[in-house]
Amino acid sequence: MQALHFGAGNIGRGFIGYLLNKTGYNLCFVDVNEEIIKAINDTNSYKVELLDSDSTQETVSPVTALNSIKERKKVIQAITDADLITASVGIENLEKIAGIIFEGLLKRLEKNKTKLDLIANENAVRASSTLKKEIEKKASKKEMKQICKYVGFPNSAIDRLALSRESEDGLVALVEPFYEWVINRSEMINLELPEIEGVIYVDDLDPYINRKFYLINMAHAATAYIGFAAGEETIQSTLAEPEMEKFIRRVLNEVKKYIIKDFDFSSEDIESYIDKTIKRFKNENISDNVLRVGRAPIRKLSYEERLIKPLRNLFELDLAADNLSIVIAAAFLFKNKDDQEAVKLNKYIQAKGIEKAILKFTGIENKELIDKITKEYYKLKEQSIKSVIK
Ligand SMILES: NC(=O)c1ccc[n+]([C@@H]2O[C@H](COP(=O)([O-])OP(=O)(O)OC[C@H]3O[C@@H](n4cnc5c(N)ncnc54)[C@H](O)[C@@H]3O)[C@@H](O)[C@H]2O)c1
Ligand SMILES: O=P(O)(O)OC[C@@H](O)[C@@H](O)[C@H](O)[C@H](O)CO
Repeated sequence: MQALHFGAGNIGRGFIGYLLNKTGYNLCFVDVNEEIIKAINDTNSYKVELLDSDSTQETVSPVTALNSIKERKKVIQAITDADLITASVGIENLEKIAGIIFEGLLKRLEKNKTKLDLIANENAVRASSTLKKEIEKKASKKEMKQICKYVGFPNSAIDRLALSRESEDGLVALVEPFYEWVINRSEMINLELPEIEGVIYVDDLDPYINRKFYLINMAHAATAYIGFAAGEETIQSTLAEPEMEKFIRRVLNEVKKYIIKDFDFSSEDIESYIDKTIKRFKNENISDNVLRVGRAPIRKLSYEERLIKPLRNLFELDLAADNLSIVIAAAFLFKNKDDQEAVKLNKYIQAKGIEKAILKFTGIENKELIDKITKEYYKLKEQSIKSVIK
């Protein structure tokens, strides 16, 4: 069995590639980072280290890697031969891989009319559907009809803290012991392959992806932005401060209300999910920088994303979101000169002011909500974070 995975980054190597290899796939990565590609091809393997007290290491082998720019023809050939295609390149990069995948699928349909699933594993709701839409933009109606006959785009939810570390053995993928990869079986087109080891197959993905994205990723971003405002370097050092942990729990307790209402979870289930989440974030074997977790603030502040959708939903339900509003204000104060989105956001605020920035980047038009975030933004600028969150 051949699997082709786009994105040999932290999640690609530490989570998706790791489980595909365990399931027995011959795995080929596609990336644009020549350093990672070379490191994989030099040994046809890579290392994964568990973020537990023993730092258990495993070698994933055999694996190969292709460069989608320099080895376009080989990637297209690999698409024609693959039994399964997965991706984790970042939601913003799906449009960039859609062209080569489209070309590969057309070639495949000329001679290989076997069914194929294509799963985009990103932090987003319905990422595989997004990839499908990107492919659709490039295809004629006839081509897309043909693609849909043979290619499925099942959506998924992925959860595992994954980082990397340089070592004398090359780039080691660092992963926490916990993981959850949920795939919507009802959207799959090829049910003949063996189940992927460790994957939970469901017929309704909505509860899983909403709980993961709007609780875990929301709280993670909240910790990063509040931690950054407090001058903390990592998620772990932020949550080591009892006031910070209490605040993040208050934010989670606001957001959980609509998750329980919309997705029929019991409040006990969600409470233990929250406890487990905070415990995972505080894992003392991890040092996760607030700059990584807060990365791409423009994406994270957009209309359907982890911070803004919960705020809109709570507002519609007439439920309090005072703590979440502080988090959103803090996101507008996030700075990192190496993060293009943080730089762009800051430049915009300087040129046009915070109110226009809220309108532009969050898509929120409600004056009451804009005023609330604006008020918290000025408070954060004038007072210490600890006095704002107390
Ligand atoms: N790291 C985590 O803890 C974690 C956990 C769950 C979900 N995710 C999600 O998984 C996805 C990947 O995250 P990550 O942390 O692995 O990021 P990463 O930056 O470590 O990896 C992304 C990889 O994709 C590659 N890439 C980018 N554009 C590409 C293109 N056009 N063609 C081929 N390859 C391309 C990059 O070179 C990089 O190697 C994101 O959507 C992220 O939100 C991450
Ligand atoms: O990858 P992002 O930028 O969407 O979000 C940053 C982190 O919250 C994220 O990578 C988590 O580590 C991950 O989603 C945990 O499963």
